Amino acid sequence: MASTASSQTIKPIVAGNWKMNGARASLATLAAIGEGVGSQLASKVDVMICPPAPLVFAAATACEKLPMTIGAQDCHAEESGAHTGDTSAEMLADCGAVAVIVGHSERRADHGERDADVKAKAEAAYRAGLVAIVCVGETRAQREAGEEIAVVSDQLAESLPDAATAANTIVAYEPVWAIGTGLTPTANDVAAMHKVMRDRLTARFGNEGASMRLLYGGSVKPGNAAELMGIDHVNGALVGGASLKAEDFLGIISAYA
Ligand SMILES: O=C(CO)COP(=O)(O)O
Repeated sequence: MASTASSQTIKPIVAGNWKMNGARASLATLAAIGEGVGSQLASKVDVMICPPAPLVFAAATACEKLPMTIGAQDCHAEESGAHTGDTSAEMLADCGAVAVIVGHSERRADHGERDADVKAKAEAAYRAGLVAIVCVGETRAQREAGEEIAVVSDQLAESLPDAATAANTIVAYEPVWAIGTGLTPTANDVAAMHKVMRDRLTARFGNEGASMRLLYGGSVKPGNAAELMGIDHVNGALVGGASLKAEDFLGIISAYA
C-alpha cells in the first residue's frame, strides 16, 4: 500500500502564469523577483515564472543566476511538423524551460482543448523532459449544480497520463469562476477538493500520487496567500495577475517565509 506522505514533506512551488502579458522589458520583473526570493526562501519554496513563448529563452537565460526557474504556458503534442503557429515541448526545453502548463481553462475554453488533448500534451512534456503542470477546475455553473467533485475527478482521470509521477507532474486546481475575478472558494471548499484530488491520485499512482504537488490557483493575492497555502494538501499556488508585479508575487511567496 502507498504510504501517506503529508503535505509537510512536499516542497511547495509558487508558479506565476503571465498569460499573454509581458515584453522584453518585463525581464526586469524576473530580476526583482529573484533578488527578493533570496537563497533562504528558495530553500523552502520553489519559484517559477511561465512567460509567453517569445520570452522563454531570454527569461530562462536571465534565471540561470536567479533562485527560480522558467516554464511555458502550452505546447503542441507532437515534436515537430506542419503545425503553423504551434510550439513543441522540445522547442521549449531547448529554450531553457523546465515545465509547461497544459490544460489551463483558458485553453480549454478558447481553443476547445479536451482532456485527451491535455493528456497528449502532458505526454509531450514528459518526452521532452519537462514537468507538466496539469490544470483542472470546474465552472461556476458546475459548482452551482454541485458537480465540482465529479468534474475535477473526471478531468484528473482523463488528463493525467499513466506515466505521471511526483517528479514530472504538478496538478493545479483552478476553479474557472475564481480566475481573475477576485473570488476564491472558502478554505473548507479548497480543503475538500484537494483531499479528493490527493485520494484519487494516491489510489491511481500510489506513492507518486501521495507526493505529487497540488497547487491552488484563482485570485491568489498577498492578502489571502497565507490562508490558502496553509490548507492541507495545498502545496503551492499557480498565480495569474499577481505574478506580473514583483512586489505582489513576492508577497505571495512570503507565505512560506
Ligand atoms: O489562471 C490563473 C493562473 O493560471 C489564475 O489567474 P488569477 O491569479 O489572475 O486569478
